[in-house]
Amino acid sequence: MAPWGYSKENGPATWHKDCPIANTGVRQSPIDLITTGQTCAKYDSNLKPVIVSYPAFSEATFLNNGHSVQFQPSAGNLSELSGGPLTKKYKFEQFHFHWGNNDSEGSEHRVNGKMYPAELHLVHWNSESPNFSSFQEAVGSNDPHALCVLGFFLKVGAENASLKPITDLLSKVKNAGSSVSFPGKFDLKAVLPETLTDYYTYDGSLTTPPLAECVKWIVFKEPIEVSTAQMEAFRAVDDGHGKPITGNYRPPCPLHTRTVAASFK
Ligand SMILES: NS(=O)(=O)c1cccc(F)c1F
Ligand SMILES: [Zn+2]
Repeated sequence: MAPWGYSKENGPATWHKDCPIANTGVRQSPIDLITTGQTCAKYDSNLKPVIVSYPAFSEATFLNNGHSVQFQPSAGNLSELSGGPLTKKYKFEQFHFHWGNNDSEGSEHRVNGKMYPAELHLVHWNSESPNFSSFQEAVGSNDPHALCVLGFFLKVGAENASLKPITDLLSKVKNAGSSVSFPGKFDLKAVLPETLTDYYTYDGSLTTPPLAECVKWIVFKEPIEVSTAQMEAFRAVDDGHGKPITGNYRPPCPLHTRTVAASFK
């Protein structure tokens, strides 16, 4: 089977062939975050602000893996996540993006059916579990909260100076399979909104194969602004088949019996 991707031949509708959980899973991601009506997100006053400790990364690889671009710090990185709905401390693993070929599509999660032009995913794994001691083991662990992914919507507006070091590097990883070592330090904290108080949270999965159902999702209400030029830079990245990646987002999955909690009214 050709490796998975987002084209007609190898896209989300075909993933069930290698990953049956795509169709049989009951906690698949992404989902449409509905804010009113029957199955809407329910305010939970116990939900605390998310706490991130992201010292600037000094050593990292920036990679085009053919289905996204990914920023991966070296193993020594000490970045951590806690708070919010979490009861444990999580270690930062990588961040990557999902985007579309125009501003009306691209995010994986939706809000009342609305898509944003892109979505940033910060991937972490539970570093306090007795059952695994690495990201790869966490993904394969069947632990319902082995991973925690922070999702931030991107919307088009002013240029994002904090993300400029990343968007300026996209042309250097235009070809699928290419990677560069990230020059200098990168301050991820500066990319995020000041306060990490308003978010949706639910139990879900990886949104790409193997689609493991091991993710505590935290999707923030407040989008991050990027410029049109920065969005265009994502759309020029190639997928390894001589075409730009122009829609590496999975459509929303059924909620089944899940509920979505909101940390805000
Ligand atoms: N799109 S995603 O955040 O669900 C994701 C993708 C690949 C590996 C992961 F660990 C992961 F979390
Ligand atoms: Zn993702």
